[in-house]
Amino acid sequence: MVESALLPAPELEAERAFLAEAHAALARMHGDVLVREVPVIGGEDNDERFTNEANTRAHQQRVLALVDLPDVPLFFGLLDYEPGTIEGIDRIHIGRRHVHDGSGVPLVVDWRARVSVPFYRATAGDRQHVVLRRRYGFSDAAELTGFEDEPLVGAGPSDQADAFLRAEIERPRTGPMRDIVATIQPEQDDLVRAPLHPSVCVQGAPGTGKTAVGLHRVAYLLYTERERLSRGGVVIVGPNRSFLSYIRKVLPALGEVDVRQITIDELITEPATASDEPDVARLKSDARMAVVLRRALWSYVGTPTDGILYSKGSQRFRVHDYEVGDIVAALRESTRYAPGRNALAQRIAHAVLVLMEQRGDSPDDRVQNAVARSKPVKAMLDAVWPRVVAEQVLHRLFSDADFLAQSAGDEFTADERTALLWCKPARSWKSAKWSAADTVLLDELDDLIERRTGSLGHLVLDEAQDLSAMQLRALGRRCRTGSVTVLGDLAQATTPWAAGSWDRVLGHLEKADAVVAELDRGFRVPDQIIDFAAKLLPQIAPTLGVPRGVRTVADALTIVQTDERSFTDTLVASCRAALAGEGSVALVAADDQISPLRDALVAAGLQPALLGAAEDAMDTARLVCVPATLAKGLEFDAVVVAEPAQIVAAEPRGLQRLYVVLTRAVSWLQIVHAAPLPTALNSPDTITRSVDAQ
Ligand SMILES: Nc1ncnc2c1ncn2[C@@H]1O[C@H](COP(=O)(O)OP(=O)(O)OP(=O)(O)O)[C@@H](O)[C@H]1O
Repeated sequence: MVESALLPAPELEAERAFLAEAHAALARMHGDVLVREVPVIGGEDNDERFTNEANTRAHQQRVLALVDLPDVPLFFGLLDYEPGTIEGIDRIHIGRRHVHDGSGVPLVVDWRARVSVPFYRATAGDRQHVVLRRRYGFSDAAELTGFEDEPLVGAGPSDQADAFLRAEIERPRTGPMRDIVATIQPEQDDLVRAPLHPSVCVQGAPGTGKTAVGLHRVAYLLYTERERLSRGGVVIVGPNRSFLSYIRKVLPALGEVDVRQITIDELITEPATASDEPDVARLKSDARMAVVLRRALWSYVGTPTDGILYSKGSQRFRVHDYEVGDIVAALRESTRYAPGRNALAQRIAHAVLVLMEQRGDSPDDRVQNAVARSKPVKAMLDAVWPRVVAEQVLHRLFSDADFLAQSAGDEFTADERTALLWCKPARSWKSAKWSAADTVLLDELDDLIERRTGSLGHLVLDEAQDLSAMQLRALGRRCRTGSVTVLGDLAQATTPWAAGSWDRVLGHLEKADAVVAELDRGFRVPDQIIDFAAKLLPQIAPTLGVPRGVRTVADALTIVQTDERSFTDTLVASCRAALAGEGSVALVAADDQISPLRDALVAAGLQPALLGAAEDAMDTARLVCVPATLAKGLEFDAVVVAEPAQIVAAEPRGLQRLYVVLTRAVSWLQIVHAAPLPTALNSPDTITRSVDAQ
């Protein structure tokens, strides 16, 4: 970035004056909306109440969307177009949202508008009518400090964009994730601006910008399809609350304040009241469970052994058992459980009405309803198609070995069925306790009993590689007619129940028509660190290619070997060294090691926060202690990793976990170990530098 001292002062002053004008205009827009009266329709019926509530909500959102955030610059770029390209305007400032003056003339154009696209796409070879691109630099307090011009006319290839990108990536981090709107790369822009349908699935190595792309895509879709999406809403599902806290400010900075960001547990499940061993959780998360649940539920429907005798006055009408049997068989094939039960009552009643008509009566709908609700029909329903709730079916399945065997058929082996059975079943389904995996099964049963209505407009699944088949089915059900953005990295799949391939993931979501794309430029992690972490890939994801870095950083990776006695002191020294630089610092260790290590840091006079204990730990402290299982999706300028072997040993997919942990650093990674490194990392050619005990 050209500093202000080097710039022609009048031009910088003019830009600053323009920025002030834009701020004033935004304040006026905000004020106008604030005082605008929300129309209220008189009357108290549901429609009117709904409309009034919707209007109030829309008004509140508009007010929020126009708040001028103090640390978010109002614009970040400028394009000079060839005269006449856009009617009446040759120059546009591009920003996070639209700002116009009192007479409606645009001062800042939204980055999502069509005319902003060349900011991301134009090159000297393909100018797209642009003659000059300007990029601005701002201080942390959003003060305009300088700008840099890139003429596209008569220019050769420029590396200015790369320098700007690098500066942006390496700008020290404080607190939550920030947007990348000033530097979205062309391959990312393709995904951000892809249409709402079909769904999109992005495989990408660590730090390729998947989360950033997903969030900017949501902002883009809300811009282009706001009305369509406002009906069903947009939801972002992330792996845990710490991650959601980390990403929470990106969309509001882009002017989008009405997107729910939640974990899968919050979206799908009742709070779990029990837990499963990993092997059992894996079985319960398997797609075979869908088949078993379907069989279990429908086994409640039986074959009638008697017909129905309906009396009206002195007349008797008989519907034979085989006739009821035919109705039951047809309904089983075509309905869900609860509506099927209602339909059975109606069809039996209809058969009675036919008999009445044959005897010369002319019964109407009221008679049909009376028959459907009559005692003999109710008795038939209770015998042949009883009312059931999901909990009742699942309780029986996990308590009754015969019922499980009969429902499982060939789907599960005898050993697997034994594992699924509860050791101490609750007396009744009402007192049963449910694990997180159980609640997903209950969700499936609920939908088999009665179709879930409504569909989200758009659903973003981040870290989707970790989701199970049954979770994906539950998510797909919530977005039947909407579209999905699936983001993930198969090499970072750490759950034992991970679905495996993107084809499978999309199949479970019922979005098999999704476009699958790959991002392979790693923006976060310097080359040396990517190359080091990628040594694990042949073991954890042999089919994936090695990601490409976009930068090398001097001394990015250090491996410090020490002994048990001086291990803690060495770690403290590493954290101190990391804190000597700028930006955020993390100490990452196996979950059961992190608290004692944090105590050691506190005893040494450092002031770390513990991630997980407080959701906003990353906002409040420069040094954060991160349990390895919470590291996914996060990043820090400097990272100290304690004892990789323990991270690996802590769980079945420990190598995948280590891969995640090793790829969190933007500029500096130090690995401190007393135990040998995992074999793949330990080969002589992989270690760039080794330092003996300090
Ligand atoms: N175009 C870009 N301009 C500037 N920074 C970028 C760009 N793309 C990605 N980054 C930065 O790279 C980092 C990684 O991005 P992000 O977290 O979206 O990656 P990811 O692929 O989701 O990573 P992971 O798989 O580790 O979760 C972030 O700091 C992000 O801001």
